[in-house]
Amino acid sequence: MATDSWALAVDEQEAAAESLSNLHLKEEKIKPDTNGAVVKTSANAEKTDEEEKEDRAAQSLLNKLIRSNLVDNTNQVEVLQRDPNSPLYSVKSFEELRLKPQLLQGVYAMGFNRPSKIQENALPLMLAEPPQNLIAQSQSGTGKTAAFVLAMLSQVEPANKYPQCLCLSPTYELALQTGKVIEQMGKFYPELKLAYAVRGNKLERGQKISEQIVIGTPGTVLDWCSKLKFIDPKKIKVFVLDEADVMIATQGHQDQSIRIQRMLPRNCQMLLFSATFEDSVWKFAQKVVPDPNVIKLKREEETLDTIKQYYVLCSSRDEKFQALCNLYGAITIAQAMIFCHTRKTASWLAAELSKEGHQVALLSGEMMVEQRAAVIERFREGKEKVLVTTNVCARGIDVEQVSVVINFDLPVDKDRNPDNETYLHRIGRTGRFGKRGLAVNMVDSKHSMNILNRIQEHFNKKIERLDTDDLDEIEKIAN
Ligand SMILES: Nc1ncnc2c1ncn2[C@@H]1O[C@H](COP(=O)(O)OP(=O)(O)OP(=O)(O)O)[C@@H](O)[C@H]1O
Repeated sequence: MATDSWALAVDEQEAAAESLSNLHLKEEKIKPDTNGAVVKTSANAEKTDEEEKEDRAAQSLLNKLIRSNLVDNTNQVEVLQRDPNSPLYSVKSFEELRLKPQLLQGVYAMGFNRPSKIQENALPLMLAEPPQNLIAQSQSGTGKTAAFVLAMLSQVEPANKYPQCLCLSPTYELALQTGKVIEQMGKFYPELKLAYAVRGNKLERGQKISEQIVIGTPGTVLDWCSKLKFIDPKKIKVFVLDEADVMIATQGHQDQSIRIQRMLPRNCQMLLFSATFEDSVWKFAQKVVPDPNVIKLKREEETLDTIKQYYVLCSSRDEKFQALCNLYGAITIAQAMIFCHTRKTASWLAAELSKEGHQVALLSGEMMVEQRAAVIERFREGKEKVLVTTNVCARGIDVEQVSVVINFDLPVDKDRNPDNETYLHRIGRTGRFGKRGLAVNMVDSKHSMNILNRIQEHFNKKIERLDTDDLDEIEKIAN
């Protein structure tokens, strides 16, 4: 149908625009650095930066902003030691690590009682004498940042007023988050200072910096180490490359990181962290970290086993909305997430639901990352009961207490094929909680029926039809 294809084209354009809107991160901001000086920074000023990197950096930042706890993971940690004959240590307590008292105090002040899964193995390796190199991969939230911050703080000599630890981050915002962890964990070291090597943080030429830890983006760090000579790279004892997977999405960052690494002394400890481990990350990691020990923690898999899945046949957007109202009228829904394909549909739906008296939060692509984090935070706290969002915006966000997920539009990729991975991520649960969930898919065209069928086939799981005009039937699904 002509109107259908026109509508599709509009939808696609909107979805593309949404994805592009993540470029908001590039906007110029004024922020103070830790010394109180004003730093003018355009987080990713290079207009040539790939969108992919923007997405990943924004997602990573969002995850950090909204996370309050360790992400649980029951998988086994895989450890590949550089020297397979040396004993493999793992620790169950922070005391076993024989940390300096003020560092142990810092760890406890953060509320950490025991090492996380990845920390159990990574910390003894990183704190060994002589310190060992490490490549570590585990999903976001499993304690990597805390681990390498602890490694840096245990090596730093606060009395020496020159940079001894260098940490590379893909963006200024991410660098700032790591900086906060360093400040918290290192708060019992009164002499310890941090410098941010980010674009816009202008120092006078010929100056040497006295801060013991420098954290920054690769381009500026490279300038500070070479052209501007603010840092003597030969005095660096610990080099950390964080978020390697986000980092490598930018060609420039890879080369710059490698050039920085080449300036460091041979006995400098090299550490690399990544949430994912594609081939490209692994190749890069091996270039930056010689003779590494490798630690991997597989992501906990999501499953559809504990989810009841339904679909509702509708003939228009208004009918989908009506079906949604019927659902709400018949069952008690504590908190729900509703996914739409475009921003426009999401705002329309949020407005309609508000008119019906629902407390609705809207997560939209035009929001800055910090605003998005605030919306998610409010929803988590239960201040709003419904979160309406688009796929692009909510990718990678976990809100564990949500038991009902509505696909107002089914997830499709840019070629309008089923996006199975997104479907699984939206409604899947990690099996171990055994939490039950309910997923309702709205189907309003032959095309979306076809998508639904293909999703069923892919997961080999039946999605039952639900008649939302039949209240008895709806009540049954809630039990
Ligand atoms: N041993 C621990 N005990 C309790 N909480 C911890 C521990 N280690 C880290 N955390 C907390 O868990 C959360 C996630 O930790 P962290 O930021 O170090 O993870 P990450 O793997 O670096 O995540 P990302 O990849 O997003 O940077 C943080 O809130 C952190 O304070």
